[in-house]
Amino acid sequence: MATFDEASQSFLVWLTRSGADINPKIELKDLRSAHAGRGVVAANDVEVEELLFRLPRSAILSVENSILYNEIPKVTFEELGPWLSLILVMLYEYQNQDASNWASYFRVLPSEFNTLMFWEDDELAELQASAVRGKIGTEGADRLFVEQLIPVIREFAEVFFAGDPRAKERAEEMLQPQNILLMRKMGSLIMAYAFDVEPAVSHKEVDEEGYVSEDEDEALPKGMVPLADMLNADAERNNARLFYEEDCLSMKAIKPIQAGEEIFNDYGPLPRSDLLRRYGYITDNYAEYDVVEIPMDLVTQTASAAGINSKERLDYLEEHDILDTGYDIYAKTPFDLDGTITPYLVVLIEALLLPADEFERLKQKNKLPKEDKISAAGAAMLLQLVRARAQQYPTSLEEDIQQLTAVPFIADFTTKEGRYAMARAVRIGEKKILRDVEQALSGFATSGTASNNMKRSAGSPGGGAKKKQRAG
Ligand SMILES: C[S@@+](CC[C@H](N)C(=O)[O-])C[C@H]1O[C@@H](n2cnc3c(N)ncnc32)[C@H](O)[C@@H]1O
Repeated sequence: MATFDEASQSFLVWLTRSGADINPKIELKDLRSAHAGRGVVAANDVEVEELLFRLPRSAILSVENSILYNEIPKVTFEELGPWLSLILVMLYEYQNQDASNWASYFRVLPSEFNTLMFWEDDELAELQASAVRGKIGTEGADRLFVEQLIPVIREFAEVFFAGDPRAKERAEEMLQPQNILLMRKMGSLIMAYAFDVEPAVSHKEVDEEGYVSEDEDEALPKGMVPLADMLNADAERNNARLFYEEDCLSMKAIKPIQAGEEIFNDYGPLPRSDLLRRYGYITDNYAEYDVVEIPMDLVTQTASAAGINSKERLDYLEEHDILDTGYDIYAKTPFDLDGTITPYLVVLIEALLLPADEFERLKQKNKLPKEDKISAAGAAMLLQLVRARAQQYPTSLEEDIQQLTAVPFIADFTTKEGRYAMARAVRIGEKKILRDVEQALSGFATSGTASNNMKRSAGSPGGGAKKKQRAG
């Protein structure tokens, strides 16, 4: 078996042979001693906008680039959807071993993951009441594998396992636990490594005046982009970006990079809970994006405990697309309420609290309460909610912080202690937001109104997206 460095070298040789142009100023490095797997490092100073590498589009491991795409009906891929289709072609290419164009690439991709899907129950329990525990999605993914993916492999067994007289049996064997695990791993690779690949020719429509319509909801196909995905990420130290051109993809420096510095991508404004779920590591640089979720159930429980009959109001809010399973409150340093509370939560609370005649009046006009002002009663209810939410975590913020001084953060993400430490950092981040909101609201709840001037475009009832946009 090839060593770690040999696998890196053969990967680079394969990539160059596939038409990639790699700047000799960069190196693919073994960063395992820093618990960061492989990473890309500058061997010499790099100038801003300098090309780091350029890849032909044909090197991307995507649905369309796989041989399988031409071997089975296109409608099968359409029915599977982009995520399962990419898993299907990755399984196909992976089981083809050396016959696959991407064999050298698979050898540098990990087979073990530290993402939440692979944590033990006791490790997940350390996340306590974090909403991220409800977003791991292992059972849902397994169901899709069994109900949608494996039937396709069965139907096209002779293509999928071409040349193997055991093709049909092998398709049946896909139901075995080790193969379901393989599918989870392919899904996890996509989650942590894949890029949203902009098409060679833009599908964006240009209107009569020449303006391009920006359809934010247009989902781009995902593809595994060799080498681009060997960059680690850091919210603060991001110094490179991938540019999509017609025939190729170019990674360029967006800042001057000195010899010896690591080259970092950016995964977007992810809270540490999501960074852990998707990428299996955290750093303090993502703490500014932390969120705590107020579950919808908690809002309805609190309302009914206060004698508020919410059914009619909730139906009305549902019609206006205000209801969600939970509502984020965002971190801010130094903390103040402006812009930290999802406007939908403000609208929900205020609608629940309105006197009957005012609610009727609003309903007649087909309107909603204002999202940018929290009334004294609203602040009191929000205060009750954040206190009740904090109670859902079995330990207090103070206890967690005390523990932190006794057992410092362990940077080896892969050990149990490391996972415990990351989980603790995530829950501390969430509890800090709850404490900050509680402190900010305590005054307002008795003294008047608080403003919540979140920008309309980011997460307001009139402004499109429900929540602050997060990558992935
Ligand atoms: C897109 S890959 C980057 C390449 C990866 N290091 C490798 O060896 O394959 C993303 C994974 O790299 C690791 N990673 C990314 N950024 C990191 C960082 N700043 N510190 C530690 N690990 C990081 C995480 O395991 C993450 O799931």
